[in-house]
Parts: sequence; structure tokens; C-alpha cells
Amino acid sequence: MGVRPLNSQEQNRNDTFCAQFHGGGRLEIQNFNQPKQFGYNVVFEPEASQEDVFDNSGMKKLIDMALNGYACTALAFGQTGSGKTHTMTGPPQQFEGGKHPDPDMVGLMQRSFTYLLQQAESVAGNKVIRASYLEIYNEQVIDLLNPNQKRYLQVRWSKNKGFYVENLFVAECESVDDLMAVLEEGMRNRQTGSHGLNEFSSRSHSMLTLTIDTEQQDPDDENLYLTKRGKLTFVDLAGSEKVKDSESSDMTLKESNNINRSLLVLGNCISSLGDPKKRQGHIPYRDSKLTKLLADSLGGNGVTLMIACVTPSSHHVHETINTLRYASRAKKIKTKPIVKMDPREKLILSLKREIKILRNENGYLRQQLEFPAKPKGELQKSNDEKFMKFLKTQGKETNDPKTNVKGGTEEGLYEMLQEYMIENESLRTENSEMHQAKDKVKREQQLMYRENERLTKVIEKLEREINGRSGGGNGGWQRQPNGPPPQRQVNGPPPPRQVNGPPPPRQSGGPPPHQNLPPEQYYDQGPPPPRQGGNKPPPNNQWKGTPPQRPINNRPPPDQYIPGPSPQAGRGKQSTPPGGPKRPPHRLADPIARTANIPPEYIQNGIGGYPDDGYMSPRGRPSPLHNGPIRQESPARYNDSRRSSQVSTSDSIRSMNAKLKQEIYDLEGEIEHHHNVNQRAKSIYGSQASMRSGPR
Ligand SMILES: Nc1ncnc2c1ncn2[C@@H]1O[C@H](COP(=O)(O)OP(=O)(O)OP(=O)(O)O)[C@@H](O)[C@H]1O
Repeated sequence: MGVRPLNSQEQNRNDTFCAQFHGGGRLEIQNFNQPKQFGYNVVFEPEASQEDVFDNSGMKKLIDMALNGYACTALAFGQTGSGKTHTMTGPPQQFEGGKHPDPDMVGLMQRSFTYLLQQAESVAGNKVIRASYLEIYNEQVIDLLNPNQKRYLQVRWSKNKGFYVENLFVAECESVDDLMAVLEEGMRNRQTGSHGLNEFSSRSHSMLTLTIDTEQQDPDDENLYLTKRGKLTFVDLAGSEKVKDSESSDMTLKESNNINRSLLVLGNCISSLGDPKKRQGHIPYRDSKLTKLLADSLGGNGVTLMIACVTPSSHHVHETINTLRYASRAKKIKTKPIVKMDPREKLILSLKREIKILRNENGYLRQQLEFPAKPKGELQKSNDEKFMKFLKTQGKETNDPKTNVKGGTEEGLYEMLQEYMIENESLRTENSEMHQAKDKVKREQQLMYRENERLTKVIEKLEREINGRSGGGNGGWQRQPNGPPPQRQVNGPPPPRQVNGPPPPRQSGGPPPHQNLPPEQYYDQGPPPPRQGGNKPPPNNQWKGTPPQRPINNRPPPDQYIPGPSPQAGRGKQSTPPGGPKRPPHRLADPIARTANIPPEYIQNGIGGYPDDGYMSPRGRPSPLHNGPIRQESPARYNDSRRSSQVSTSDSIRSMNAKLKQEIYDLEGEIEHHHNVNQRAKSIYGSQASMRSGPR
């Protein structure tokens, strides 16, 4: 809010000074002894200098925002002769006849030019400032930088730009002098007139617009430069006037009517925008060219500084109160400022951001699945190169407006956008595959955990069995509370024991060893293989000499199994392999290997967990001691999983699983040994008894 001093006319008329200043933006107007209070952000008293106005109006902040890509507007409004032009440009007389303006009197616009150029220098990257200057006179748009053009300019609307003036001359400005020249040229061409209230009255609304393109480095990508298009518009409205007071002639009467009509529309827009209920409804921007061109500044995504100018004269108190009410309504308007960018660059940026997020996600998933980091793909490389090329072309286009490279750029841009979208899509697909694979691995881990728990129980049961047989004394062994039996050699023979010693006391009435164990707990299908000799003692006449005994120490450990079918009846189609029947592999020996899903070349190469040393388990599957592949399903993973780490959670669970199986295997051997000793002892005992009870 700016209150100018009383002018000579007002002083001569002995008008009273009707404004009182209470500080903190509070202003009181004496309306025929009825005080009216108003509050604003800042109130400039008549003594305030032009510098004070520039420093304290928030103009500097507005310029900084424009440099950062926001659309900003400084707009002066108020009654005719209230000091709008004085505030915006300094005294209007200074532009008369090429006079050199007094530096202390220059207004907000000239000061802003200087500040803008200073600030622009401190911003890194390329900057381009362009200026246009127009006026709306009698509801017609005139280019103030190209006044010879006889035609009035059209106000158009586009989805991207909003309302804009077609064919407006735009001057590129590199220095403060260039900007000053634009201002002076426009001010010279502006429609002014003289009337009863102002000798140099503006008869039109003027708009000087600076577009500020700043090319700045993307904080997320040092190779990426983004162009932000900030806008700074200075609006000096024509003043509202009472035709009676301004003593308008025919010509100025028409001007006054147009001015007042457009200001009325502006007032309607401001009151609708300032009312939260009406704001959601229709705002009558289209009712005047002024409001069309101010639509974005008022209610869109811009930031607007409104400077209401009033005279303190009691003679004009009514207009002053109107202006102050107008300003109070305008103060309530809330806009949503956003950074303006080239829509194509914006799209590229959003795609690039999405790609970055997807790449990060991809990297994270790869880490989780222990795949090696993906090298920069061809598509990705070419996209990045194309984008850099595009930016360079854009730069050339900017520097040389005559060069018509737009067609080529458009084509390249379209192609690049398409490729970005393809890359995006492929990353999305790959990521979703990896998510699925991750879920699968998790499920498999859970299965393994469960199986290990079960195997541990089997082992405990077998241990109990052995301890029961060996009387729980020194002959038996105890599992350490945590972990596998310490003394046992996994691939070696069982601990030494007296093979030919007395049979261990058998639990009376207990079943033979294997009858204690539910075979389905640890065998793949069907019952365990028939033991040589069976569980029952053979008839005496069939057993000659040493009873058949399984050579415990010669029994092949599980990792020496050779490929071959199960010796069980009905299961193996081949004959029993040399070296005696082999135990069938445990049904959980390799619960998750799915050879059917593995591509042949993957197996042939011996990559990805299948050993290529020729070792196979009894049924042609990898040994439980080897890590089997678990992630063959996703084709994207064939190549990547080749160097996958051996220390994954899955692998450690799997190796635990293998150890447990080995233990079970050994324990079974031990039980079998006990069983044989038992049988032998019984047969000896039986033959002695028969000798004792024989015919005397
Ligand atoms: N703060 C001020 N200090 C000194 N003189 C001022 C001040 N404000 C305005 N004036 C003077 O008052 C006169 C009218 O001001 P100005 O032309 O800026 O009014 P305006 O609001 O632009 O009027 P119009 O709407 O008719 O164009 C000018 O001579 C100007 O120098």
C-alpha cells in the first residue's frame, strides 16, 4: 500500500490529509469523521523513497522466484493520479524528450532490472532474458515495441501456455541498458492523456513481461541441465476515474468507460478469487483482455505483488476507500505457485526421474537376490547420449534463433521419449520379475527351515534309539546341546565300537531298530529298502558261519553315490549296482531343484549351482552336499546368477540341510550295525541253548 503526498492541486484546494498510519501495516482513513481501519503487509507513507519501496515491498523476493522458474507479477492499481506510474517507473515526465532520469526517482521496474541482472550473474548456467511490452487500450492489445504494426494483436489460449498474445515482439536483453531501452521505448509509445486529475495520465493498462530462462544443473544428475522459464511481469493499470472529476472529453470518455469496465471485471475476478466459496466456481477471466492476460498471475500458479496506490486527499476519500477494499480482497487470494518448465523437458525429466527410481529399485532387488550389478545397458546408454545431444541442440536453438532446427529436434525428441518409455517399461517388467523371484526364494527358504526342523527331530529320535541300544553308557554318544555330534567324521567311519563284543542290551519287547522309525519321515517314497537278512533272526539252518553283516566301514558315504536307480523293488528299472544296494535318496535331498525348468545349456555349462565335476546323487540329481540351483525360473536371471554369492541365506540353510541328512545317514548305519550285532548275538545264544537242551 502506497500513500502519496498531497499534490499541488489538492493542497490548493485545502483538502485535508485523511490517512493515519499506526505502524505494522495498519492504516486508518478518516471518512467524514468515521475512521476506517485497514491492514496490509506493508504501508508506505508519503515520505517513503523509491528505494524504500523497492527494498520493502517484497520485490526482491519476487525476482529471486522468477529466476527460479516461477511466474511473478508486480501490479499497481488505484485511482487515476494516485501514483501507480510513479511507483512502477518513477515520475512519468522523465521519459519526455530523452531526459536523463534522476537515479533517486527511478521506480520499481528500473531497480528490478538492475537487481535481476545482478542476481542472474550469480546463478550458474546459461540465462536468457527476453522482454515484451504491450498495452491494452480500449480493449485492444497493442505491441509497445512494434507500434508501427497497424493490426491489433489477438489474445489466444493454449493448453500449455494459457492465455497469450499472438505475434508479440520479443526482444532479447543481455544488459540493464537493453532492458531500460525496452522500457523507454514502450513508455514513449504508450497512450497517455491529460485530464483534470492527472497531466500525464495513462489511458491504457500496460504490461512489461520478462521471461527468464535459466539452464540449471539437475541436482540428481550432473549431466542433466534443465531449463526453467521464470516470468516477471510489471503491470501498470490505468486508473479508475470519476468522469465528473476528470472532466473527460469525448475521446477520454470512451477511454474512461473502457478502463472502468475492465477494472470492474478485474474487481469481480479478485472478489471471486478472494472468496473461498466462489473460488471453486466460475471466475470471469474471459470478460476482459486484461483479466485474460492476468489470469495466471491472479489465480493460477503465479505469485503476485499488488501495490495499491491512494491519495490521502479528503476530496477523494471515497475512491481511496474503494481501492483499499479492493486491496483487502486481493490480499485474501491464495495462489499455488509452481516452477514453469518446458512441457517436453518436464516430461523427459519425469521419465528420467521414474527411470532413476526404477534403476534404484532394480539395483536393490539385485542386491537382495545377490545378482551382480547390471552393466549400463545399450538402451540406457543411447538414451542418455540422445538426451545430452538434445540438450545441446536446444542450446544451439536458443543461441541462434535464425537456425531452424526445430523440426529435427522434434523428431529426435519424439524418438527419445519413446525410448525412455521402452526403457521404463523393461525396467518395470524386470523389477516385477525380480520381486517374484525374491518371493519365491523366501518361500523356498521357509520350506528348507521346516524340513531342517523335521530332520533334527529325526536325528534326535535316532540318537535316542542308539543310546537305548548301547545302554546309554560309554558305547552310546550324546549330541551336544547345540550343533551336530562333534566327534563324528562326516565321510569317515563311525566311532570305534566292539563289533564282536556282547550284544547291547535290547529294550525288552522293543521292536527291531527300524520299526521304531516311521519310514515315511525320511524316505522319499515307500518303505526303506529291505535290509539284508531282514529284521528277524534267520533260521539257524540257513545261517552258516558269520551272519551276513553290512560292511559299515565300506558303506559308501552319500557323497560317493554313483548314479543309479533305487534298489527297491518296483522303483528301479536297472539292476542293482555293484557294491550292494544303495539307500534311496531322501525325498528332501534336493527339494527345490526343478530340472525341468532349467535350460539345457545352463546345466551343460555346469553353471549356477549344478556341479560340473560329474558328481550326481543316486537318482541323477546333485548331492545334498552341493548347492543346487533355486532360481532358474526367470530368464532374466540365467546370466546374472552365474556369479551369485555362495553365502546366501538359502545356501547356508541348504548346507545345514545336507549336514542333517548326512547325520541321519550315519545314524542309520549305526543302528544297522547294532541290529546286526544283536542278530548275531541272538543266533549264537540260540545255538548254545539248543546244544544245552539237546539229547543227553
Ligand atoms: N509518492 C509520490 N511522491 C511524489 N510524487 C508522486 C508520488 N506518487 C505520485 N506522484 C506524482 O503524482 C502525479 C500522478 O502520478 P501518476 O501519474 O504516477 O499517477 P497514476 O496513478 O499513474 O495516474 P493514471 O492512472 O492517471 O496514470 C505524478 O506527477 C507523480 O509524479
